[in-house]
Amino acid sequence: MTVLNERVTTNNNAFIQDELTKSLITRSLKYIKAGYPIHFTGPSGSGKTSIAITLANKLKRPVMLMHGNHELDNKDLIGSFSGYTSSKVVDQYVRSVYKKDETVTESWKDGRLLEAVKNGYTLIYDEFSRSRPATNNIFLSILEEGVLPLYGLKSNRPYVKVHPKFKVIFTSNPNEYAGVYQTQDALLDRLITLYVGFKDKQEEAFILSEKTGLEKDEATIISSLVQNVREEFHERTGAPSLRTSIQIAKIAKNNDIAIEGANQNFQQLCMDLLGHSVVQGLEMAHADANDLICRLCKKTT
Ligand SMILES: Nc1ncnc2c1ncn2[C@@H]1O[C@H](COP(=O)(O)OP(=O)(O)OP(=O)(O)O)[C@@H](O)[C@H]1O
Repeated sequence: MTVLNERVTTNNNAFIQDELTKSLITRSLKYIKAGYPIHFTGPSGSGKTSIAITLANKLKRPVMLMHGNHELDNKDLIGSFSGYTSSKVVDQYVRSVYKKDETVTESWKDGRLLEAVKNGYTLIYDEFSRSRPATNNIFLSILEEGVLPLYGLKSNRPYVKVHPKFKVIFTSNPNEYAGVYQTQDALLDRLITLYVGFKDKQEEAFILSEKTGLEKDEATIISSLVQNVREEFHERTGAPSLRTSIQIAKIAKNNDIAIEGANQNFQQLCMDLLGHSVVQGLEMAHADANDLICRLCKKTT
């Protein structure tokens, strides 16, 4: 049986570490300290970002969070000119002599990546495969040559050297998820990729009860139900995540909904929260999805 025995706090959100998560974080810490970037991949809501934040905090350096999206470009990463600043000095110390000195300079704003690279921050690049592969190419020079090329910066220096304390943690959903670009092999080859899957029933129940204050047996009803729904998905994507389990637990708790498979209010809550992913993922009509959820609720006691 899995022993769950450590709990830390991240931004007021309890992050509960079961044995598997603890071991994953310990191993990742070794790899990242040895100089290798870490990449957590797995289904949506499996806890990749939470693990990345916990790992980053362990490095005890300022942490910068950046989210991948298809519009991200070099201007966001490296920086860009954001306008002009001008200064004017008018000297009329002697009445008959008038001197005017005016300087106009372009102002430059560092991008997030440049800031992290220069100052040795820990960068979490969340869902990086939602950015275009061409944008992510810049990481090849950072990870291989230890330099960040300064495209577009009107400076004599064509690059900045990567600070020795700079570390990067990537997270991504697998390729079959919508809105995700296939990552170039050259980049994947430079990362240590670790899989983060869904928790088992007991681990998930433990997280639910720690996070929401539900009794253990109530939390187990929710985690078993969500687990049963997940099993219906087999290899398909879009199965309900820990995030959904937490939503069900919080709403039931806040509204005093009895967590019992036979309770109609609980069944309705589960239909509302799980219905959409069942309709989408299993390509079912709404009524059939609701029937399935209701049946699984009754089965879960
Ligand atoms: N070990 C844990 N203990 C407590 N809460 C957790 C844990 N892991 C994940 N969570 C919670 O589950 C939810 C989903 O986690 P998270 O955002 O880290 O997943 P993700 O895999 O990064 O999701 P996505 O792919 O959608 O970005 C969050 O509300 C998070 O606080």
